[in-house]
Amino acid sequence: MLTFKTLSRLVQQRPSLLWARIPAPQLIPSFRMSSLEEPVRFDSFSKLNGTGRLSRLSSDDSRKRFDERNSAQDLAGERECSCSPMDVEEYVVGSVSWRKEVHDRNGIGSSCMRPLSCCRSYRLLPSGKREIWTLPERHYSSLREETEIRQLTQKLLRGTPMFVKLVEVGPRDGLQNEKNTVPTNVKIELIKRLAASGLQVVEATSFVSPKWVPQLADAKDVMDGIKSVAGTRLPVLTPNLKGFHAAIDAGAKEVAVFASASESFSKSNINCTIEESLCRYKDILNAAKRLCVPVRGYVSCVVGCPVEGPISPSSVAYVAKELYDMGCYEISLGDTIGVGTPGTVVPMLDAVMSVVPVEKLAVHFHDTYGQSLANILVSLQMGISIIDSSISGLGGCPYAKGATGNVATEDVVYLLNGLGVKTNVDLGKLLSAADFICKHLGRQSGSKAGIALSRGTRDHSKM
Ligand SMILES: CC(C)(COP(=O)([O-])OP(=O)([O-])OC[C@H]1O[C@@H](n2cnc3c(N)ncnc32)[C@H](O)[C@@H]1OP(=O)([O-])[O-])[C@@H](O)C(=O)NCCC(=O)NCCSC(=O)C[C@@](C)(O)CC(=O)[O-]
Repeated sequence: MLTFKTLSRLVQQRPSLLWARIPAPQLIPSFRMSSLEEPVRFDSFSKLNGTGRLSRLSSDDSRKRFDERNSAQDLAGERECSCSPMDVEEYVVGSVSWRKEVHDRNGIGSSCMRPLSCCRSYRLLPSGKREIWTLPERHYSSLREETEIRQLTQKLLRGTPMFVKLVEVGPRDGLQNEKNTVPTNVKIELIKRLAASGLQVVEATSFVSPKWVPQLADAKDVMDGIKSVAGTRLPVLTPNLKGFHAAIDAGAKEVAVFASASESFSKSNINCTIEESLCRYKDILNAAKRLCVPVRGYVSCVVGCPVEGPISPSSVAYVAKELYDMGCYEISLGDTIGVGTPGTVVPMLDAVMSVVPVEKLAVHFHDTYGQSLANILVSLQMGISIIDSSISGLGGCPYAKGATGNVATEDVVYLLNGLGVKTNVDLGKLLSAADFICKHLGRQSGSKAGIALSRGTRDHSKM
């Protein structure tokens, strides 16, 4: 019986077996991200063992299966086996059955191993020999029972929550960067449609300086227009006490403060240092406590800053903890310029989770490099159950040049539906809200799922 220990020893002798499919990190000597061209890689955080953190993320079981599969595929799948086996032995390693075949290659004995539950096919190599390809025997049906999907998700993505709270930021983060003024009545209608889709939280607007963000200068009127919306929380952004009082006067029941993990971004976004912003937010929190107003805290630039480049996870953890300790009920971690990949998001979350309870954390990904859904998936695996998103992927920060919109709410709902994770959001109603705002803005939706579903491919793909 070949044990996992034996396989591990093999891997220790040849570590390349384990990470054969993971490209070796290339060290980037110095970082400059103003061009937004390079993703921040976890190997740029010298003090972090990113690989170790990633392996901690996977459950022991799945890690073990991953190791088994990789080492075995390296032994079997990538060898050229051009002859029938002389000898066959079968083993069970963990939950996987393996078959060891001993071949005679040009008079030299060699062995290869493969999982038994694999479809086997061959590819003809230029040398005339055959290469074994193994494919796991799975049935990709989208018509599985919900419980079956749920069980599969739990098995493969252990830690994934049963329910995810979506925080829709389209009317605020989505619209704040629009060049042309969006009429107040359009904003109001959008908020109403989003609320009608079942979203629990829709961030409505910002009480910031109209000189800094002219698009949201109508915050008071927007709040007036959504007074009748019931059953949905409608928080607003407030950068200082002036904004807080204006928001409360306009009827806001919940506010959000927004700090940054990058000193430069703090300066360019709210015209003060990180410490100064934390002092301002303490004042807001104190005022909010007196009025029993819940306050959400944002940390932006949690992976990278357009000026400073990579931001260390410890800086993010520091600001997140400060906001949490001063009384923010939830901390949203924003990859403002969308440079994060799972390789950088995992160590960042790991650092923040060591100082703020995971159930109090939200993730807020911009999709500049198309990494949002991958980042959301690893965040779910790490136990995050609150996700910010923006209808049709609208958005961008006026003070983060080059950054595009947030991850599209439709794409997130589609992903979560596929994983059997509940959101209580009606995708059809969400699509109608998306259609409404996209028609108004005169542009196509930034949501891939939204575009596909609106084209009616749902029936064709039987999804
Ligand atoms: C913070 C300030 C006000 C400082 O701006 P400042 O110029 O330093 O402020 P000030 O105190 O010197 O005041 C200047 C003027 O603004 C007025 N003012 C002052 N405060 C307010 C207020 N609350 N509401 C309305 N007016 C205000 C104030 O009354 C004065 O008016 P004036 O006398 O010149 O006529 C400014 O920098 C600002 O408004 N910044 C907000 C910028 C913003 O909204 N950026 C986008 C947020 S998105 C984000 O941060 C990221 C996030 C949250 O989405 C997460 C992610 O994506 O990662």
